Amino acid sequence: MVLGDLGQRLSSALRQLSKETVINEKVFDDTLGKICRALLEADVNIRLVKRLRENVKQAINLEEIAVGLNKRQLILQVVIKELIRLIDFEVKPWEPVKNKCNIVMFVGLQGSGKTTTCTKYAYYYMKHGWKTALVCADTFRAGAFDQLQQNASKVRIPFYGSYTESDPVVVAMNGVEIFRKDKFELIIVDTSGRHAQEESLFEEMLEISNSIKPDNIIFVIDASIGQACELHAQAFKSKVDIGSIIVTKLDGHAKGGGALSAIATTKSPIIFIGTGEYFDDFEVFKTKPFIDKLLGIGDIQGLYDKIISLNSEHDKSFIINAKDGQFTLRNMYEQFQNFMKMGSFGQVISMIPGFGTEFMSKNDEQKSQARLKKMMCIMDSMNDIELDHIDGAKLFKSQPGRYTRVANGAGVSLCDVKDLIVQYSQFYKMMERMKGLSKFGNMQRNINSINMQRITSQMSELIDPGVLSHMGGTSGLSSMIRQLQQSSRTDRS
Ligand SMILES: Nc1nc2c(ncn2[C@@H]2O[C@H](COP(=O)(O)OP(=O)(O)OP(=O)(O)O)[C@@H](O)[C@H]2O)c(=O)[nH]1
Repeated sequence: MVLGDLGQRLSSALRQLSKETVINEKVFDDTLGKICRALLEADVNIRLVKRLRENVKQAINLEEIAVGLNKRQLILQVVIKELIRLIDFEVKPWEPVKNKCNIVMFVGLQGSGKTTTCTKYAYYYMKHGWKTALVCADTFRAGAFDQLQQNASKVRIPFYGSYTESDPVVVAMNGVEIFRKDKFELIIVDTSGRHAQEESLFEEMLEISNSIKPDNIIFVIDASIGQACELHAQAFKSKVDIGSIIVTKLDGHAKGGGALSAIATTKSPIIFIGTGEYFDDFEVFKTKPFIDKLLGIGDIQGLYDKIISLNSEHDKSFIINAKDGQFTLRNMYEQFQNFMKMGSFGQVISMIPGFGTEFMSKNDEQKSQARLKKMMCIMDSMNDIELDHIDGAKLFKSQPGRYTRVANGAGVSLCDVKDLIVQYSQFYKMMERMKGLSKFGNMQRNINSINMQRITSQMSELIDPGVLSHMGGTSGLSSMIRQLQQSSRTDRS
């Protein structure tokens, strides 16, 4: 992930602090020095780094800290607060108003990911029940029309653009007019990519803005852009009224500090982040969880939300079974499908406390994905009797010929099928232990608790063994399970 290297260095500086026996001025300065160097080397503007350093120094006076207060904890809190201040300006982001016509204009540098992001944004709102439409006012780049049109048709969102009209102002106005008449609630206007030096294109951007009078202008920033981005951001900000920011390509491996500096220049809130090329690779941005994730502190609430959002009706019926201690191979298959929907393993793992964004390398990620797919492929070769048996492992053990048949069908070795059945047995035992849990306390809470334990312990089984051992094995994950349960309880109380 972009900023992954920075995250690792920041968290290693803070980890080092927790190993020191005495926290004195020298240790404090060393830690702060490491943090500042990491930020500078990630391309964060020197002015911002200097300000962060001064603020941290000012907020912490080691000699005045009362006895009994945890100095390490205090330093960590202040550093987190200052990192948050780099990108959070306590400005409430603009939000569209339901049952009204909201016009949103996208601007940004060439290739920053505007067209893709317009579609992701439209798709996000469409999925949340909004009547959305897309307008292509990029008449500059050959292919922009086709790209947005194709994107729009993939996600089934109405689209307006023109092959013949070369004036983007006219296209934007026509598109907005048509969709306004049709009572669309969110009209999204994509514009050409432009650079600070292109004065005429900047004038054109202003003209579009003046003619369609958008309710919000979103500036799209490519996270992998270097220091120069700050200048461009300033140019955009001085020309049009940027209301919010979307940072794209946060799934890449660039330094990312340039984008942080550009965000600081605009002083506009980040509303979403792009984490891949697919339309679903789009997340609502929340500063604190983002910084926590960067520092390897995790994002338990984010993980919890992700898990809960996957609770389809199907899944709920599984929970009811699980509550009674039933867990079939088909249940396991469906849970693997759910796990795949959660996004990349790396992204999920970075939400776990103690595991930074760079924890899982691309290689490890591929190995874990391959392992999961292989297990699903084995289960694809099972018949309904095997998949739906209330104790699939018992069935296989009593009829060993089934192992060979499934192995042949899936094109894997006998050992692979046996391994899968062993894993299934482990989940099965876990479910049995949960039998009767609903007798205690709040039913809903217990269901969530089961759900949490199920998915988190499955993670320990699904991740490549090499990666799992980095994580301190299954026991390393157990503290995460506890935190997830705590989070679930706090959330419900
Ligand atoms: N990995 C990754 N790629 C992205 C993301 N967002 C966009 N892209 C890719 O970035 C490239 C450029 O995206 P576009 O949407 O065409 O960019 P644009 O800003 O509209 O381009 P111009 O119109 O030339 O300014 C495409 O290959 C996209 O698939 C993201 O979040 N992650």
